[in-house]
Amino acid sequence: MFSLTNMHMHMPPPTSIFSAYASMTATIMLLRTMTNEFIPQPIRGYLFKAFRYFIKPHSTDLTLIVEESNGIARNQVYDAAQTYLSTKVSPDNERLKVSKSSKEKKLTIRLEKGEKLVDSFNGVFFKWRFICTESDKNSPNDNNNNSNSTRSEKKYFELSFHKKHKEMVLEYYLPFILEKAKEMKDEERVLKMHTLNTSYHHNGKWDSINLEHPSTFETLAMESELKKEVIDDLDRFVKRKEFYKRVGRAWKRGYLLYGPPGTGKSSLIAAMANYLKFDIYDLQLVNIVRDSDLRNLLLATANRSILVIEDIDCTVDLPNRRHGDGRKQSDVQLTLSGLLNFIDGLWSSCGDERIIIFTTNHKERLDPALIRPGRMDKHINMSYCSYEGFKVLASNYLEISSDHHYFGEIKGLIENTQITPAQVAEELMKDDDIETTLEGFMKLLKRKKMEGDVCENDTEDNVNANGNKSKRHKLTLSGLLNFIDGLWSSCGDERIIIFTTNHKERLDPALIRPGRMDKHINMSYCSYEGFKVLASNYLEISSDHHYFGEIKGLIENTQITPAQVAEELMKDDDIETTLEGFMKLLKRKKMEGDVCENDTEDNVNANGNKSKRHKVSSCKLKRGVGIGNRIGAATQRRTRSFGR
Ligand SMILES: Nc1ncnc2c1ncn2[C@@H]1O[C@H](COP(=O)(O)OP(=O)(O)OP(=O)(O)O)[C@@H](O)[C@H]1O
Repeated sequence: MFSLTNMHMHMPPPTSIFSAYASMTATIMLLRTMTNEFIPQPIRGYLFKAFRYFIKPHSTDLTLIVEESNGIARNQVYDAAQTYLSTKVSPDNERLKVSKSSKEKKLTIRLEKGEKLVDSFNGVFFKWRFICTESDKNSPNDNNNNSNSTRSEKKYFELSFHKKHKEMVLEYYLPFILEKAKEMKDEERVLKMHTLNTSYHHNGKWDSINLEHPSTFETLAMESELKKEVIDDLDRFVKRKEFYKRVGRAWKRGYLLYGPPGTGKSSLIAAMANYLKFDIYDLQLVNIVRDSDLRNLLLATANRSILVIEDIDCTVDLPNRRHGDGRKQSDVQLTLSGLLNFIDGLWSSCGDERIIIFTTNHKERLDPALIRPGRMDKHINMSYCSYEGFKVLASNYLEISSDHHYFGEIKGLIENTQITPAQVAEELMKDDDIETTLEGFMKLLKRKKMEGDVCENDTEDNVNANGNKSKRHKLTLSGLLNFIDGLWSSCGDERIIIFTTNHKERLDPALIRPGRMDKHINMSYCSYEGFKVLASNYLEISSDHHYFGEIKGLIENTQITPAQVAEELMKDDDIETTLEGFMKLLKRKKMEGDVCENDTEDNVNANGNKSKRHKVSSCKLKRGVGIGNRIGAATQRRTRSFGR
């Protein structure tokens, strides 16, 4: 048995313990003095560190520090981790930050400082911790040692895991987070449409607005093969960063979309932007005067964007390099070669992932230099609606996902008719009832077939007074159309646009095609019914009047406008007198055969040439220079100078 008595028997006496302790302390003191004397300070520090390393218990974990910035630039891993981890918050988290800016679609959730979470990847668990430390930083200008200090925040993530996973984290986990965060950002990304603000004197700037065009590849009526080809081409393009670098080419791709109006060129551009999540820059060349302005604008475009030049054949009068057009080169400040040089050179070498799209209704009119491969790499023919295209539209507009008993007949009809998707879409919107709509559509197809309506958009160039083709205008029809179809309608909802004209027959068909002017309303002369409404408004005659029978007979044979009727009904306070005066006017008009005070016959001018100008009518005077006149003027200019 072990006992206290035994212990006492074996214990050394206290005097020996004290003497042993004293000699050990003296030895340590001696060693320390010797070390300090003979070993220099840096070597001593190193030896201590090594000693500590050997005696410290070894951790199996590795911690990576992911700081917010690496000096000047932001750390992409940090940003990606922040985005990625916002989807990994767990019920264990106690404090989170939530925010939303006007541009964001959803709420953003972030970790608050000190919060931790666990993520798993390939069956391995990773611990994340968000750290934010604040420190006082003295201002560099503070020479007087004042307490002029700014508070600075240092934010970083700590990522801890078992050391054996180091390679996997660096090679797979972090790249996965970068990729995932990019996808998430793309999804949330609000696309922008940039357009020229020309209010700056001769020096346009980009203005941007949210692009909310609903067109996607699913909603596009296009041959599925062509659709797939375009999608594959885009996919290949965005994945080929290394390829473009290797072959020494700028990472850009050019597309030429050509085809008649209403075949979906603008819709395809919007679908491409939505698919790639690229912003659109809508470059209206008519608004640019000099090459230098063009250069500045192109340099101000961002990466991952689509530069669009619509109606390249008619938006600008670039001197033709092949034939020359009689003008001195010095007269023209914006040149085709300038455009081409910027696109090929400066612009594409200053950025990545650029797409440029030209659209035209007349590919054959383009300078081959403009559309040669390398510039316009892919030419896409947007053509008339096929049966396949019709089925996409029937599914979009009528929600017919399978077959319909009319489809067989429609197939036969549509394959022999040149009808644009815009016309088909318009027809499919006409009624809520599917049967009625399809019957109406078949009637239209039959009518078109009978009429041999090849194309509603006659596109001959017109020749101006000097016999020269002229295309350069400040306000162009194509500019107007592009604006209406593009920017204006894709950046807002529930918009109605109304054009008015006295001469529908003079309008360019491109302007009033379905999809643009969906409903054409003929405001005609005053009928008897119209007269009764005016009589009620102006004379307060709600029921019949004994003169009404005679007026009915007269008005139905006279071309009198509601404005003229109203004018007449205001002439006297006495109803009888007024109506008698009105009947006299009707009789006079009938006798004179006064068809209309806005005579629309072509007049012959002093030179014996036909002129489309008319005497200024009262109605035009009243209207002044409002939007109707501007549209009329734009249209007239366009029909004179170029067509689509
Ligand atoms: N291929 C298509 N698929 C789906 N919808 C289409 C297609 N083509 C035209 N549309 C419909 O017609 C409207 C006009 O089409 P879009 O503006 O894309 O034609 P466009 O070829 O660009 O015409 P333009 O040459 O006159 O500018 C669109 O808003 C869309 O609703």
